[in-house]
Amino acid sequence: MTLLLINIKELLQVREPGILKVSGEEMKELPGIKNAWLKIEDDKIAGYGSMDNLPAIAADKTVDASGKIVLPTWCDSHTHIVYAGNREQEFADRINGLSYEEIANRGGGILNSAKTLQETSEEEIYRQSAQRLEEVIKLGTGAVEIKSGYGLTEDAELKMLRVIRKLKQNYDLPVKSTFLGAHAIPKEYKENPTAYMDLVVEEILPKVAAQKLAEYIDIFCEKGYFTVEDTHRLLKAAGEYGLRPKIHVNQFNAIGGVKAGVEHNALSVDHLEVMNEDDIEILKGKETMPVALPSCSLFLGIPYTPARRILNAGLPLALATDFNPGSTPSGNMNLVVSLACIKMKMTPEEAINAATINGAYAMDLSEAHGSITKGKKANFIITKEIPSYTYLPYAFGTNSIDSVYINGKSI
Ligand SMILES: N=CN[C@@H](CCC(=O)O)C(=O)O
Ligand SMILES: [Zn+2]
Repeated sequence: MTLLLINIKELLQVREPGILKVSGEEMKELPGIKNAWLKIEDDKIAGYGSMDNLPAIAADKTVDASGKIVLPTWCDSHTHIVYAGNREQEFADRINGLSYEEIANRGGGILNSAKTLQETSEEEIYRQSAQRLEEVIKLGTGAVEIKSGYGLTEDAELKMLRVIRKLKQNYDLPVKSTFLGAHAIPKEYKENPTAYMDLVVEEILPKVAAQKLAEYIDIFCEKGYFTVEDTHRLLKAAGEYGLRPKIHVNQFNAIGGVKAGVEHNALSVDHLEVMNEDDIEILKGKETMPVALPSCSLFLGIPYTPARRILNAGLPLALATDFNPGSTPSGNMNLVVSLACIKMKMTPEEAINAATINGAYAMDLSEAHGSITKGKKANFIITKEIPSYTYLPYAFGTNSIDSVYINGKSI
């Protein structure tokens, strides 16, 4: 099946093979072709160029994209899409003055979602999660990472990971799975958190690995959750099973999580709302991708990741949603890109790079995703008729998407 797009107002993020991420100054560049054509063969990008040099192509279907921009689908490298129920009551409690920490200390927060998930059947969790996944695909997401972490018992963590596996099997986009058993300390372990770490490291992790239920390991390295020592212990054990770290660090406090992640060759360190100079220094020249989650900052009213300090230091940066029931009940990458520009002072070029090629890197997918490159998967967005790509973040909250293609098929 050959699909041909013609008269594309601008084909964005066109890159040579072999570019797996962009950093610092490079992020200011967003290469593209104005008045372009794009050829798709089955599920792959087969060619592109200027309409001035359109070769004779025998296409099965031709789409006229006059006035529209075509860009790779968003790569959302940090989500908790698999959960049960919601936490609207905590939202109202926060409006009435309670903080996220106060709610968590009263047994709300992650523990609240864990209780609901433990009491919900695997089928029902799948149903609710699949609905969310379909919603974000329509919003332009073409690759996604999903974490466990609302189970917090062996049974419930494995149940969550099986739901992620079923989503992988039933949907066409790449889905990466992360084991986040160390997301919060359950009530019954409050006086003995080490015993919970023993359970995660010695009991649950070996089963996750044996059943091949996860590619990555995560931990919430934060005051009141898990320590830097817990982080080293878990990442070392998970590394022995081949699980690479993608970890929650520096959301509320800088306690050394970035350094711990880098020491274990983390694929990404995520959140980073609170960054000291050492955290930035330690990331220089490393393979670890810093990931910012601006929708979480918006929803909780916490600081935004200091993107300018990170980029001005020559580092790369990826953007993701953090879609979860507590801190970010939104999986909209378009909003993330807008917030990155409006609140983090990233340029539209930097934000689009961060949400495509760098997001793909943060899931180990940038060989086949994240840019318009010959041989890569044909996962792309066709916008509505818009004046320029800057309009995407500028018109925040507006749905500028006309259609989304995954593996060459319109969804
Ligand atoms: N910070 C840790 N985990 C999630 C929030 C989880 C929740 O509140 O349910 C996050 O990334 O924001
Ligand atoms: Zn998260």
